[in-house]
Amino acid sequence: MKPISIEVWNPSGKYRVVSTKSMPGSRWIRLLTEQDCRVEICTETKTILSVDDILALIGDRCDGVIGQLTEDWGDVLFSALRRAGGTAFSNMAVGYNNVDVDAANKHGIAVGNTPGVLTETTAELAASLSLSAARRIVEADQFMRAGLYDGWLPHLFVGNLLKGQTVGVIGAGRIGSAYARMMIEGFKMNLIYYDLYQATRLEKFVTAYGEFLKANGEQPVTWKRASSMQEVLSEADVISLHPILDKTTYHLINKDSLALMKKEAILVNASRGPVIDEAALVEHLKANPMFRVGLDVFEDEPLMKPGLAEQKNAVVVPHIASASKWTREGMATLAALNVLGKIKGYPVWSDPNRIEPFLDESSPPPAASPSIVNAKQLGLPSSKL
Ligand SMILES: NC(=O)C1=CN([C@@H]2O[C@H](COP(=O)(O)OP(=O)(O)OC[C@H]3O[C@@H](n4cnc5c(N)ncnc54)[C@H](O)[C@@H]3O)[C@@H](O)[C@H]2O)C=CC1
Ligand SMILES: O=C(O)C(=O)CO
Repeated sequence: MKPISIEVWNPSGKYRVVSTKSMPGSRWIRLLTEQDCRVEICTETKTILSVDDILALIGDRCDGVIGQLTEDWGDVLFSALRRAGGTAFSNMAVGYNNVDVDAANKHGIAVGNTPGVLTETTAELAASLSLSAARRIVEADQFMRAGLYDGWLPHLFVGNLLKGQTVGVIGAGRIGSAYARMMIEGFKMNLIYYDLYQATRLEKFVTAYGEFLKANGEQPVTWKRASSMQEVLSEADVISLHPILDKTTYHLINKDSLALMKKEAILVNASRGPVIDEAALVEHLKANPMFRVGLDVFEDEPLMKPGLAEQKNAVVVPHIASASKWTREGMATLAALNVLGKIKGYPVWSDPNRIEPFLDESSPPPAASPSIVNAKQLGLPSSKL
């Protein structure tokens, strides 16, 4: 196996923890080295590591690995990690569709993720894409830079007004709910959402905000929980996708579902690329020039389906929804603490929706793993803190 380049922190540490990528901030490194970990960070320049690259990083002895959503964590890697004496893996991401959790269970490896710390940052990017698509910001920017602006015109880059329109959210979990609140409070949009579960806190927020507006003599905002995704698609003016990616959400948006949407609707995706059948989307964008889309994620990432890049009615950004400094440093911290907690035999934090104590830099983090998705399957104890 060819050697792979690494940077080492605290070479004499007892536990060997590997990070497949350099991650923002230094707190995560400090938290590990202070607890007797030797931290090895892969410094290879290529963006996506192969399974063979990661096998080389795991080597003969490794206690835990912090990995990335671009990596294929299945039976090959989890069995190698187990053979190397490891018991802990954490994605530096909240989504873990790149991880075969059954394989991890089989080898007794804890799988961590990083919920919460990226909720607002990701929702803000979805809101940015919604606005960029509605007001044609990217097209207008390109027009200016091309020197084409020769004076104000009544028809120049006319887009959509959001106020009073309906925002549709598919997957009203942490990020979907945060996005909905931004669009409702910011632009006084009405809400329609579809989720397998009732978003009670979100409903209460919209009701209370509607009452506040009414008391101030303004049109109140409203909410509706749709009984099918189709209802959201046909009623909403702006639709944002925020479900997890699994078998039930693969190609949730396809030729048939696109046909249900309004001709001038806006579709935003900051969840996972395969939630949309991207080839069908390209055809829909070509046939419906007033339909607009804002995409952070792509079906064959890092590639775009042929034809997408040429569509003026598409705003595309490279999977940057969680890319704020605070969030990325926090994700690194949570991922490191997931691995550390398992190595040290700490319990698992009882509420992965309440991870703030791990992010407070003024005090040491709780002695727990912030979020282990297979804690129950592995029978790991839950923190009483
Ligand atoms: N673009 C990016 O950089 C980022 C993308 N993400 C993606 O966003 C996803 C959601 O993250 P969170 O909101 O923190 O997760 P969450 O678990 O709080 O929310 C997911 C929601 O999707 C719902 N859901 C599941 N299956 C569904 C279905 N078939 N139809 C409708 N709703 C369904 C769940 O009930 C849940 O409410 C992550 O799994 C990840 O893939 C997350 C962060 C950043
Ligand atoms: O956390 C995730 O799931 C991402 O996509 C990157 O933030």
